[in-house]
Amino acid sequence: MPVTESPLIIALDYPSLDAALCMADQLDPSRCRLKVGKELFTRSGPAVLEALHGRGFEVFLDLKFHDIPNTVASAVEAAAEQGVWMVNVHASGGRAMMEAAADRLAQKRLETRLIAVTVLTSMQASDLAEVGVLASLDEQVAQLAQLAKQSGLHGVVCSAQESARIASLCGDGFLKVTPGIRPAFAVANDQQRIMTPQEAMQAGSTHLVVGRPVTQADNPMDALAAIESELGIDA
Ligand SMILES: O=c1ccn([C@@H]2O[C@H](COP(=O)(O)O)[C@@H](O)[C@H]2O)c(=O)[nH]1
Repeated sequence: MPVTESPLIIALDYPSLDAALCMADQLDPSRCRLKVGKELFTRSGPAVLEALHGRGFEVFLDLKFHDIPNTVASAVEAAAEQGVWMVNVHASGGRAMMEAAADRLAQKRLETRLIAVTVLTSMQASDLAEVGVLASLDEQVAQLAQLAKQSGLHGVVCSAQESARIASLCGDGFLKVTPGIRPAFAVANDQQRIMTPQEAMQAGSTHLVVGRPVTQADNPMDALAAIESELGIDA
């Protein structure tokens, strides 16, 4: 049985373990999952995973691995052995890299969900062109999502603006984990491809990643409750 049915994943983008736990202690594992990213993990290491698991949370370890196949497979295995619920790689690392990671989890009978980042939600079409990608942004996301599915992954990180297309190409059961979620009360910050929580769910997102609209709100618990209310979730 999952710890929570909520689609919400709160991004704990904090510079210290203490600051992250201060937020986690206001949250409830029956209401959301938590995401640990590069800043927090680089500062606090596996101790943060232990601390969050000890509090009953399911954790998405968002380190976006991108390296040669053996290195990525070993990193994904290491994450899964620490009990994380979800881990990710960059789909642009290619088929061999994604297959190696998926195969390693299967060989070791590790049940961690493995997903791939398509195109970062902070990017727009002009950013893609600048790094030499000639396809349109929508086509690039679709191409990488299909490659991730063919490589045996459970889903992708994409913008909610692409969730409906990915659902039609890869199926409803293929996970669409979408950052760039901005309730009406929040500012966009560095995100380019954004949607409100309700729009994102209607578009077919399976999970919504929310960071600053909650963690930097004057009252984070009120902000979380407002998002739950928008989604019709009883707190
Ligand atoms: O394409 C991506 C992939 C990952 N992220 C991460 O999600 C959160 C979003 O935080 P906000 O404060 O709600 O913008 C953050 O940890 C990113 O590293 C993403 O935004 N886009």
